[in-house]
Amino acid sequence: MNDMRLSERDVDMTDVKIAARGVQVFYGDNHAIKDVDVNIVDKTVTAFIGPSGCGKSTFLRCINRMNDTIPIARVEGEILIDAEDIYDRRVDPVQLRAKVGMVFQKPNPFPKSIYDNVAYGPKIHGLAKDKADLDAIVEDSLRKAALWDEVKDRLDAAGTGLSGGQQQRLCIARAVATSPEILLMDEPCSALDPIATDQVENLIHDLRRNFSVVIVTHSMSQASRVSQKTAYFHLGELVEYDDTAEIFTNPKDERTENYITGRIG
Ligand SMILES: Nc1ncnc2c1ncn2[C@@H]1O[C@H](COP(=O)(O)OP(=O)(O)OP(=O)(O)O)[C@@H](O)[C@H]1O
Repeated sequence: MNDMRLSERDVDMTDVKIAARGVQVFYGDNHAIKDVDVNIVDKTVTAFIGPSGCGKSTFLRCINRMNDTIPIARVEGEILIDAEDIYDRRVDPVQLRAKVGMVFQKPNPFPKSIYDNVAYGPKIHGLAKDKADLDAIVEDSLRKAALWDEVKDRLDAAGTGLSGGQQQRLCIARAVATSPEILLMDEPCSALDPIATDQVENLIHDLRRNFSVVIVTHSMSQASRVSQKTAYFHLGELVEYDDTAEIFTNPKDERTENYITGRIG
């Protein structure tokens, strides 16, 4: 049992959105995530940091069962969202991914119009009563992604014709259009310039009002700017999880300290 194991007594479970219990991930013989326990708090931005290959993305993908799409990946343990096990056989991963949206490192709009990129999820999940309702969802999602003013006059234009930063905000609009409760972001700014990065960071700050956000980042300055909680991963273990300010000013584990001071990475 690792020393990060949390007892439910340690945390007010009413604030916990995602609870991981003894999570292990294997890719064939590679034991990529080792016995991770964590309680991720609702309406909070949580950053996952750690050296390359330590398992940040793998653990992030456990939260919406994206690892199911990798044939050699095997997940053990429990992930509870609102106290329900998302790996239960009765859970439909497609429905789960509407509730747990994901934004990837590289903006990946569909080869469709701006409007259709955002309308796609609500359409397949039957979330709009009629066209007016769908229009309202598209507008609201583009506003939440701080993109509406830039695209409202060209909703029929191709999503792939937008700039990189706009494409990433379009992907965020697409992710929020199904009214998810959790947004997973895997290095969402790594392909963006500083201005677009700043826009997406401001957006993450706003999104927190409505969603729990979990972000993987290689940038410690980004983690300290956008997150309230930080988890430090090392060789597949969750070494330390605490308030972001605490992790960056007063880390408890030598491995965390070595990483944040640049001695490993
Ligand atoms: N699709 C996959 N198939 C096989 N092994 C994988 C796959 N994805 C990740 N791994 C392995 O799992 C381990 C953790 O990788 P992961 O990508 O989760 O780390 P990471 O911390 O997100 O890395 P980075 O910061 O470089 O993106 C590594 O040993 C990696 O090689």
